[in-house]
Amino acid sequence: MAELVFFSGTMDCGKSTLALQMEHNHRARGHDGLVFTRHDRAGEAVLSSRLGLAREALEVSDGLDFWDVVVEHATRGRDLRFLICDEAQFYTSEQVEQLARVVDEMDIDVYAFGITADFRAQLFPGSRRLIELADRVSTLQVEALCWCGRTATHNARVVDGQMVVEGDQVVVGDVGEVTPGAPESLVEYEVLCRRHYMRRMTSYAARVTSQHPLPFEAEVSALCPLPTLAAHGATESTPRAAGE
Ligand SMILES: Nc1ncnc2c1ncn2[C@@H]1O[C@H](COP(=O)(O)OP(=O)(O)O)[C@@H](O)[C@H]1O
Ligand SMILES: Cc1cn([C@H]2C[C@H](O)[C@@H](COP(=O)(O)O)O2)c(=O)[nH]c1=O
Repeated sequence: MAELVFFSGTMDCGKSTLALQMEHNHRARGHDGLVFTRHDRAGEAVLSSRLGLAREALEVSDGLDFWDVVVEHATRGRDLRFLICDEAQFYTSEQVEQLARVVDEMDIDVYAFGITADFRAQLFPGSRRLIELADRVSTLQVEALCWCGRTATHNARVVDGQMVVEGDQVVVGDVGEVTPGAPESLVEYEVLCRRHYMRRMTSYAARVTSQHPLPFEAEVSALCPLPTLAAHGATESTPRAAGE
Protein backbone atom coordinates (compact mmCIF):
# COMPACT_ATOMS: atom_id res chain seq x y z
CA MET A 1 0.00 0.00 0.00
CA ALA A 2 1.35 3.43 -0.92
CA GLU A 3 2.48 5.87 1.77
CA LEU A 4 2.81 9.59 2.36
CA VAL A 5 6.09 10.03 4.24
CA PHE A 6 7.48 13.32 5.56
CA PHE A 7 11.26 13.29 6.01
CA SER A 8 12.07 16.19 8.24
CA GLY A 9 14.92 17.85 10.08
CA THR A 10 16.69 21.17 10.40
CA MET A 11 18.35 22.92 7.50
CA ASP A 12 21.56 21.22 6.36
CA CYS A 13 20.79 17.78 7.78
CA GLY A 14 20.80 15.97 4.41
CA LYS A 15 17.16 16.05 3.28
CA SER A 16 17.86 16.92 -0.35
CA THR A 17 20.67 14.37 -0.47
CA LEU A 18 18.25 11.70 0.74
CA ALA A 19 15.65 12.87 -1.79
CA LEU A 20 18.17 12.40 -4.61
CA GLN A 21 19.24 9.01 -3.25
CA MET A 22 15.66 7.76 -3.01
CA GLU A 23 14.93 8.90 -6.55
CA HIS A 24 18.08 7.14 -7.76
CA ASN A 25 17.26 3.88 -5.96
CA HIS A 26 13.69 3.72 -7.23
CA ARG A 27 14.72 4.56 -10.78
CA ALA A 28 17.50 1.96 -10.63
CA ARG A 29 14.77 -0.64 -10.02
CA GLY A 30 12.83 0.54 -13.05
CA HIS A 31 10.20 2.53 -11.15
CA ASP A 32 8.90 5.67 -12.82
CA GLY A 33 8.41 8.83 -10.77
CA LEU A 34 8.32 12.62 -10.72
CA VAL A 35 10.57 15.01 -8.83
CA PHE A 36 9.26 18.32 -7.48
CA THR A 37 10.78 21.18 -5.57
CA ARG A 38 10.07 24.80 -4.69
CA HIS A 39 12.52 27.69 -4.21
CA ASP A 40 15.67 25.55 -4.23
CA ARG A 41 18.76 27.66 -3.45
CA ALA A 42 20.29 26.60 -6.78
CA GLY A 43 17.44 28.16 -8.76
CA GLU A 44 14.18 27.24 -10.43
CA ALA A 45 13.28 23.68 -11.39
CA VAL A 46 16.33 22.08 -9.82
CA LEU A 47 16.75 19.89 -6.74
CA SER A 48 20.24 20.40 -5.30
CA SER A 49 22.21 18.98 -2.39
CA ARG A 50 25.16 20.57 -0.60
CA LEU A 51 27.09 17.40 -1.43
CA GLY A 52 27.22 18.67 -5.01
CA LEU A 53 24.55 16.52 -6.63
CA ALA A 54 21.66 18.11 -8.46
CA ARG A 55 18.95 17.12 -10.90
CA GLU A 56 16.15 18.78 -12.76
CA ALA A 57 12.77 18.93 -11.07
CA LEU A 58 9.31 20.33 -11.61
CA GLU A 59 8.94 23.69 -9.87
CA VAL A 60 5.90 23.85 -7.59
CA SER A 61 4.10 27.15 -8.07
CA ASP A 62 1.19 28.28 -5.88
CA GLY A 63 -1.21 27.24 -8.63
CA LEU A 64 0.20 23.77 -9.26
CA ASP A 65 -2.26 20.95 -8.63
CA PHE A 66 -0.46 17.67 -7.89
CA TRP A 67 -3.55 15.62 -8.72
CA ASP A 68 -3.84 17.23 -12.17
CA VAL A 69 -0.13 16.80 -12.90
CA VAL A 70 -0.21 13.11 -11.99
CA VAL A 71 -3.41 12.50 -13.99
CA GLU A 72 -1.83 14.26 -16.98
CA HIS A 73 1.26 12.02 -16.87
CA ALA A 74 -0.84 8.88 -16.37
CA THR A 75 -2.99 9.85 -19.35
CA ARG A 76 0.18 10.02 -21.43
CA GLY A 77 0.94 6.43 -20.47
CA ARG A 78 3.33 6.91 -17.55
CA ASP A 79 3.07 4.25 -14.84
CA LEU A 80 4.06 6.51 -11.93
CA ARG A 81 5.14 4.70 -8.77
CA PHE A 82 6.51 7.57 -6.65
CA LEU A 83 6.77 11.33 -6.21
CA ILE A 84 9.77 13.05 -4.62
CA CYS A 85 8.75 16.42 -3.14
CA ASP A 86 11.60 18.57 -1.83
CA GLU A 87 11.30 21.87 0.08
CA ALA A 88 7.79 20.73 0.98
CA GLN A 89 7.56 23.31 3.77
CA PHE A 90 6.86 25.84 1.01
CA TYR A 91 3.87 23.93 -0.41
CA THR A 92 0.35 25.07 0.40
CA SER A 93 -1.95 23.06 2.67
CA GLU A 94 -4.13 22.30 -0.35
CA GLN A 95 -1.16 20.90 -2.22
CA VAL A 96 -0.34 18.59 0.68
CA GLU A 97 -3.96 17.41 0.61
CA GLN A 98 -3.58 16.72 -3.12
CA LEU A 99 -0.50 14.63 -2.34
CA ALA A 100 -2.45 12.59 0.21
CA ARG A 101 -5.15 11.99 -2.40
CA VAL A 102 -2.53 10.83 -4.92
CA VAL A 103 -1.33 8.26 -2.34
CA ASP A 104 -4.80 7.02 -1.42
CA GLU A 105 -6.53 7.01 -4.78
CA MET A 106 -3.67 6.29 -7.18
CA ASP A 107 -1.53 4.11 -4.93
CA ILE A 108 1.57 6.21 -5.63
CA ASP A 109 4.19 6.65 -2.88
CA VAL A 110 4.89 10.27 -1.97
CA TYR A 111 8.17 11.11 -0.24
CA ALA A 112 8.18 14.71 1.02
CA PHE A 113 11.24 16.45 2.44
CA GLY A 114 11.39 19.70 4.37
CA ILE A 115 12.08 21.67 7.48
CA THR A 116 9.23 21.82 9.96
CA ALA A 117 9.68 25.24 11.54
CA ASP A 118 10.76 28.67 10.35
CA PHE A 119 13.22 31.11 11.95
CA ARG A 120 10.56 32.09 14.52
CA ALA A 121 10.17 28.43 15.51
CA GLN A 122 6.70 28.34 13.99
CA LEU A 123 5.49 25.65 11.62
CA PHE A 124 5.41 26.32 7.89
CA PRO A 125 1.89 25.71 6.46
CA GLY A 126 3.09 22.84 4.24
CA SER A 127 4.91 21.14 7.11
CA ARG A 128 1.97 21.54 9.45
CA ARG A 129 -0.36 19.80 6.97
CA LEU A 130 2.22 17.08 6.33
CA ILE A 131 2.53 16.38 10.05
CA GLU A 132 -1.26 16.23 10.22
CA LEU A 133 -1.70 13.93 7.20
CA ALA A 134 1.45 11.85 6.72
CA ASP A 135 1.46 8.10 7.31
CA ARG A 136 4.91 8.61 8.84
CA VAL A 137 7.09 11.52 9.87
CA SER A 138 10.71 10.45 9.77
CA THR A 139 13.52 12.44 11.37
CA LEU A 140 16.78 12.19 9.47
CA GLN A 141 19.52 10.13 11.08
CA VAL A 142 22.34 12.55 10.32
CA GLU A 143 21.88 15.39 12.75
CA ALA A 144 23.10 18.90 12.10
CA LEU A 145 24.93 20.26 15.14
CA CYS A 146 24.74 23.48 17.10
CA TRP A 147 28.06 25.28 17.62
CA CYS A 148 28.04 23.92 21.21
CA GLY A 149 28.03 20.32 19.97
CA ARG A 150 24.43 19.51 20.84
CA THR A 151 22.01 18.29 18.22
CA ALA A 152 20.58 21.26 16.35
CA THR A 153 16.79 21.48 16.52
CA HIS A 154 16.11 25.05 15.37
CA ASN A 155 16.81 27.20 12.33
CA ALA A 156 17.98 30.71 13.22
CA ARG A 157 17.97 33.58 10.72
CA VAL A 158 20.91 35.95 10.92
CA VAL A 159 20.79 39.34 9.21
CA ASP A 160 23.99 41.38 9.12
CA GLY A 161 25.41 39.24 11.90
CA GLN A 162 22.39 39.51 14.21
CA MET A 163 19.86 36.81 14.89
CA VAL A 164 16.37 38.08 14.08
CA VAL A 165 12.91 36.80 15.02
CA GLU A 166 10.82 39.09 12.82
CA GLY A 167 10.50 39.24 9.06
CA ASP A 168 9.04 37.41 6.06
CA GLN A 169 8.55 33.70 6.57
CA VAL A 170 10.15 32.83 3.23
CA VAL A 171 13.65 34.10 2.47
CA VAL A 172 15.67 31.62 0.43
CA GLY A 173 19.20 31.32 1.76
CA ASP A 174 21.97 29.11 3.03
CA VAL A 175 23.68 28.25 6.26
CA GLY A 176 27.13 29.80 6.46
CA GLU A 177 29.70 31.74 8.34
CA VAL A 178 28.01 34.78 9.78
CA THR A 179 29.54 37.92 8.30
CA PRO A 180 28.68 40.99 10.35
CA GLY A 181 29.31 44.32 8.64
CA ALA A 182 28.74 42.96 5.15
CA PRO A 183 28.12 45.86 2.75
CA GLU A 184 24.54 44.86 1.97
CA SER A 185 21.87 43.29 4.10
CA LEU A 186 22.85 39.63 4.15
CA VAL A 187 20.45 36.90 5.23
CA GLU A 188 22.00 33.68 6.45
CA TYR A 189 20.83 30.80 8.58
CA GLU A 190 22.45 28.95 11.45
CA VAL A 191 21.17 25.78 13.06
CA LEU A 192 21.12 25.89 16.87
CA CYS A 193 20.03 23.73 19.79
CA ARG A 194 16.91 25.01 21.55
CA ARG A 195 18.89 26.38 24.46
CA HIS A 196 20.99 28.64 22.25
CA TYR A 197 18.08 29.46 19.95
CA MET A 198 16.07 30.74 22.93
CA ARG A 199 19.04 32.84 24.09
CA ARG A 200 19.76 34.05 20.55
CA MET A 201 23.29 32.82 21.01
CA THR A 202 24.70 32.23 17.54
CA SER A 203 28.26 31.01 17.01
CA TYR A 204 29.32 34.58 16.30
CA ALA A 205 27.73 35.93 19.49
CA ALA A 206 29.38 33.12 21.43
CA ARG A 207 32.78 34.01 19.97
CA VAL A 208 32.36 37.67 20.87
CA THR A 209 31.31 36.71 24.38
CA SER A 210 34.39 34.58 24.87
CA GLN A 211 36.70 37.30 23.51
CA HIS A 212 35.13 40.05 25.63
CA PRO A 213 34.17 38.63 29.00
CA LEU A 214 32.07 40.49 31.55
CA PRO A 215 33.35 44.12 31.26
CA PHE A 216 32.05 44.15 27.69
CA GLU A 217 28.72 42.56 28.50
CA ALA A 218 26.90 45.58 27.12
CA GLU A 219 28.45 44.96 23.71
CA VAL A 220 27.31 41.35 23.74
CA SER A 221 23.83 42.32 24.88
CA ALA A 222 23.66 44.65 21.90
CA LEU A 223 24.43 41.70 19.63
CA CYS A 224 21.95 39.38 21.32
CA PRO A 225 19.34 41.62 22.90
CA LEU A 226 17.52 39.15 25.10
CA PRO A 227 17.18 39.37 28.87
CA THR A 228 18.00 35.68 29.18
CA LEU A 229 21.34 36.24 27.47
CA ALA A 230 22.47 38.83 30.03
CA ALA A 231 21.29 36.50 32.79
CA HIS A 232 23.47 33.68 31.53
CA GLY A 233 26.52 35.79 30.84
CA ALA A 234 29.74 34.45 29.37
CA THR A 235 29.35 30.85 30.44
CA GLU A 236 27.48 30.05 27.22
CA SER A 237 30.59 30.51 25.10
CA THR A 238 32.22 27.19 25.92
CA PRO A 239 31.64 24.52 23.27
CA ARG A 240 30.55 21.18 24.66
CA ALA A 241 33.14 18.45 24.82
CA ALA A 242 32.29 15.18 23.07
CA GLY A 243 30.03 13.00 25.22
CA GLU A 244 29.36 15.79 27.72
N1 LIG B 1 32.11 18.76 2.10
C1 LIG B 1 31.28 17.87 2.63
N2 LIG B 1 31.70 16.65 2.98
C2 LIG B 1 30.85 15.75 3.53
N3 LIG B 1 29.56 15.99 3.76
C3 LIG B 1 29.11 17.19 3.44
C4 LIG B 1 29.92 18.20 2.86
N4 LIG B 1 29.15 19.30 2.65
C5 LIG B 1 27.92 18.97 3.09
N5 LIG B 1 27.88 17.71 3.57
C6 LIG B 1 26.75 16.97 4.14
O1 LIG B 1 25.60 17.39 3.49
C7 LIG B 1 24.59 17.71 4.43
C8 LIG B 1 23.66 18.73 3.83
O2 LIG B 1 22.98 18.09 2.78
P1 LIG B 1 21.70 18.71 2.10
O3 LIG B 1 21.03 17.57 1.40
O4 LIG B 1 22.09 19.86 1.26
O5 LIG B 1 20.88 19.20 3.37
P2 LIG B 1 19.39 19.75 3.52
O6 LIG B 1 18.63 19.47 2.24
O7 LIG B 1 18.81 19.02 4.70
O8 LIG B 1 19.50 21.21 3.80
C9 LIG B 1 25.37 18.17 5.65
O9 LIG B 1 24.68 17.95 6.86
C10 LIG B 1 26.59 17.25 5.62
O10 LIG B 1 26.29 16.02 6.25
C1 LIG C 1 14.38 28.70 8.56
C2 LIG C 1 13.91 29.24 7.26
C3 LIG C 1 14.43 28.78 6.08
N1 LIG C 1 14.01 29.30 4.90
C4 LIG C 1 14.58 28.81 3.65
C5 LIG C 1 16.08 28.83 3.57
C6 LIG C 1 16.37 27.74 2.56
O1 LIG C 1 16.30 28.31 1.26
C7 LIG C 1 15.23 26.75 2.78
C8 LIG C 1 15.64 25.51 3.54
O2 LIG C 1 16.43 24.72 2.71
P1 LIG C 1 17.33 23.48 3.26
O3 LIG C 1 17.57 22.69 2.01
O4 LIG C 1 16.52 22.75 4.28
O5 LIG C 1 18.57 24.08 3.83
O6 LIG C 1 14.24 27.45 3.52
C9 LIG C 1 13.01 30.25 4.88
O7 LIG C 1 12.58 30.69 3.79
N2 LIG C 1 12.49 30.71 6.03
C10 LIG C 1 12.89 30.24 7.23
O8 LIG C 1 12.38 30.70 8.28
